[in-house]
Amino acid sequence: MADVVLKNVRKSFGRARVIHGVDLDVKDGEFLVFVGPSGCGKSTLLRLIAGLEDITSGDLFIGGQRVNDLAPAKRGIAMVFQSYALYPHMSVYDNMAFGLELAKSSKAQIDAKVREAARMLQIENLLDRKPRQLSGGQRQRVAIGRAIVRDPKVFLFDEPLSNLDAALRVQTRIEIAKLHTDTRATMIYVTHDQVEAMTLADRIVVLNAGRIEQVGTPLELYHRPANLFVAGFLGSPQMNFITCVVSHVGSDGVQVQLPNAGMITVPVSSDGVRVGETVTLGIRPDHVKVSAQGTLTGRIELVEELGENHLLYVDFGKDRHLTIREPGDARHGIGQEVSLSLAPESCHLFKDSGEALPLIAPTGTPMARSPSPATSAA
Ligand SMILES: Nc1ncnc2c1ncn2[C@@H]1O[C@H](COP(=O)(O)OP(=O)(O)OP(=O)(O)O)[C@@H](O)[C@H]1O
Repeated sequence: MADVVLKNVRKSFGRARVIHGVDLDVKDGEFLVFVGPSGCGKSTLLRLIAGLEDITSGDLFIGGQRVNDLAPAKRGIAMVFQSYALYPHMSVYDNMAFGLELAKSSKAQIDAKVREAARMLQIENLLDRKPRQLSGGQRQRVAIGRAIVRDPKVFLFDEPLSNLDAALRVQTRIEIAKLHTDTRATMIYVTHDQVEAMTLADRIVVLNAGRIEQVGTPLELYHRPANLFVAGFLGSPQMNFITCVVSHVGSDGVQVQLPNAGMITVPVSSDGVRVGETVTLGIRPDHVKVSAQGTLTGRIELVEELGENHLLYVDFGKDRHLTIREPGDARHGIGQEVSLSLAPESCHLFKDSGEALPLIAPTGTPMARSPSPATSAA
């Protein structure tokens, strides 16, 4: 087990700069997940840690040792890929044993480790099969088993569930969570899938164009996004954004004038905010309610019935839209005029720069939206 520390890590491919000075402190035993839009550098960062790409500048430490110049095999890491990367001509047993044979472990040691990993992953009955005789989920378990037998200090996962169907994804996700609980190994995991990120991570790192936007626990990022990017990236359906103008600032928060509608006072710090300034109000679809006396009126354009809940798409004039999530037993139809209330304590305000205004804690002191800079502990 080991911590992983990145200090001002940069990566360029030729003249293209891809990672722009990342500082990150992954704690021993932590499950850290990288998320971000396609091309933001998630896999590159993982491959830099694995040693599959050279670091252009900066320092990488694993378990306190600077490993910039250490070969991948010597870093004490094991990587699990989306494509499984199994040897097709070898049995499951041999695939799992291969790394240990290269490391010249004894036959007895190899056998014990392979059987223990197979037991953990419930693939003991598949040890004699070839990869082509396995389902996708079984192949991925073999790939994970191959990583386990090496007893790595750090597991690296690059979208390991992407090739699996929905049911298998859930099942394998649960197995990875169990593996983390059982081994308490440090794990760094790249995914596109928000549910995987939210359910597996101790902390999530949101990346954008080769930079860290925010690091925090899943709930911290969801409830207290540091900026517009993180607010818009996490959560499905996406957070609603409404451009509005500051009409008053006070100790109880910042009052804004909603377009074509009433005022709302959001309990955030008014430091550095001026009356007349344009800001963006953000509110998640779960926090907008159809009510008799709302702040905003609009017309339902579309209803999507999802069973347990449904989504209303509301037009509130000049091509402005809000998404609302309602319980599945609520009855609203297309074309209906509705009045909407926005819970002020669930609203976020973002300055022109995109930065979130800090919430005011009940005592009246501002609470940072971003709980931790990239390098601090959660
Ligand atoms: N070997 C390479 N040579 C040149 N550019 C590369 C190379 N590998 C990655 N890149 C570029 O680096 C950037 C980051 O790529 P990376 O694969 O890390 O992104 P990602 O966030 O993992 O994307 P995705 O979610 O689509 O897998 C992209 O612009 C990509 O084109």
